[in-house]
Amino acid sequence: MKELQYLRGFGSEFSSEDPRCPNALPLGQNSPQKCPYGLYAEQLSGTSFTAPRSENRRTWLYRIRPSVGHQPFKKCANTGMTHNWGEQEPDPNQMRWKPFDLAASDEDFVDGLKTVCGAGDPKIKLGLAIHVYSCNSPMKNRAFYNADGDFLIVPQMGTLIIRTEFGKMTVSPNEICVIQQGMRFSVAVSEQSRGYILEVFGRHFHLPDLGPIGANGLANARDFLTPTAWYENCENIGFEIIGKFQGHLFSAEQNHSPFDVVAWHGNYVPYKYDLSKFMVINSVSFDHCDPSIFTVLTCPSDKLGTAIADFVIFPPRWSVQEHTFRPPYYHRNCMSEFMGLILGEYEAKKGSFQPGGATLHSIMTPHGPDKSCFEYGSNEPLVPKKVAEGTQAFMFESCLSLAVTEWGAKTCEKLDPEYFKCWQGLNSNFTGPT
Ligand SMILES: O=C(O)Cc1cc(O)ccc1O
Ligand SMILES: [Fe+2]
Repeated sequence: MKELQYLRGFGSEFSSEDPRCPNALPLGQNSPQKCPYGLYAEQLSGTSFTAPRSENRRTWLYRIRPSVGHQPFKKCANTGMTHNWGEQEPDPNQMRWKPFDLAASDEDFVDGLKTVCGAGDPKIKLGLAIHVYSCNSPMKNRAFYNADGDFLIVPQMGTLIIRTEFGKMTVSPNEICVIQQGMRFSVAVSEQSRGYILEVFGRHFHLPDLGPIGANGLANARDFLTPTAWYENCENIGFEIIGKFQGHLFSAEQNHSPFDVVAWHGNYVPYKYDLSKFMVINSVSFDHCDPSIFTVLTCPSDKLGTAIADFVIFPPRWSVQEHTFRPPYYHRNCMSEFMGLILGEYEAKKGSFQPGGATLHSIMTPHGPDKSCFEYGSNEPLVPKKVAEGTQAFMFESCLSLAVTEWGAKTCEKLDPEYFKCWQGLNSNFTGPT
């Protein structure tokens, strides 16, 4: 495939034209009486019209046919995606999943979506869902959109080749992408592919504030890449639009490709980010910093400093702290911590937590280094050391209390009943009076 072109920036006002149609973007206004090349103008609003300017997101699409030219939506079978959080009894235990299965038969990205856990309700625009996907074949004349919220997609295996209304992007393991509410997309794969999805129902993802860090650092805005306009003009082909609406899937037929946007401008766009570009900040004196220093993107709640969901990574970095237990500390948190592993191993649980698997440490459920990590971290020579080389673990952290679905607890058959054992044998080392 020809090298794809991208636009750089985060939350910027972009504009893009397919080079086959120069000057397709109307100048000086959004809705001319007649658009260049006979295109239709269509606005995609990602925030309310009246959202403050700093939050306001919308894009104008100039397309061959308006999106509304489709047959009625009909409910179709859910793939294993659900927002029914009452399927299982609540369970506060630490949970660890072995790597989720790869697609066995011909499955595309939509067929292979399964919900592991979540909370809240897209009907009231509050909450999140964590899904996994596995697929081995491309979506054929099928496009998907999510009316409920935004997808942050974390591939763990296999490159996703994604067509969107805005253009094309490829997303490989150690890259992530965000496809926001309403944006139509289609995923092609040419190999076994697996990954994780964080769906948020409320607001969009932001870059975290940097406070005293200053104007630069963590994920820099210029490293986010947005596709450039690309269209196909396919008529009479039979195209299926699958919409996720209030947690259910609906299907509508239309006789043309939805990827017919010739030009667009705006600040409501899909984007991707290469996790190796993350500029890591950490302690250079002593103690283990809270993992919020590794926040790539945050979806804020209305409570200051408290996220509906943070996307946090544990990237390769130098560890230099003196007189310090360097691995993660033992912890009970008022937030939920769902972790996944893209590459290699995670320092607090070497060996037992595998790429393509996951852990969930629920609100106030104790967790932390396993016994061997504790022994190692308590005795290792505290020389400057590269840690987490060739690895990439991540965390979806949320202020919501997450419920595990029936698929996550039972059907997937990956929940590991032995997990608690990794903390047994953390015996008393107490040297004080008995
Ligand atoms: O391993 C975890 O559970 C995540 C985590 C990492 C860290 O560096 C500090 C606290 C924490 O909960
Ligand atoms: Fe924690």
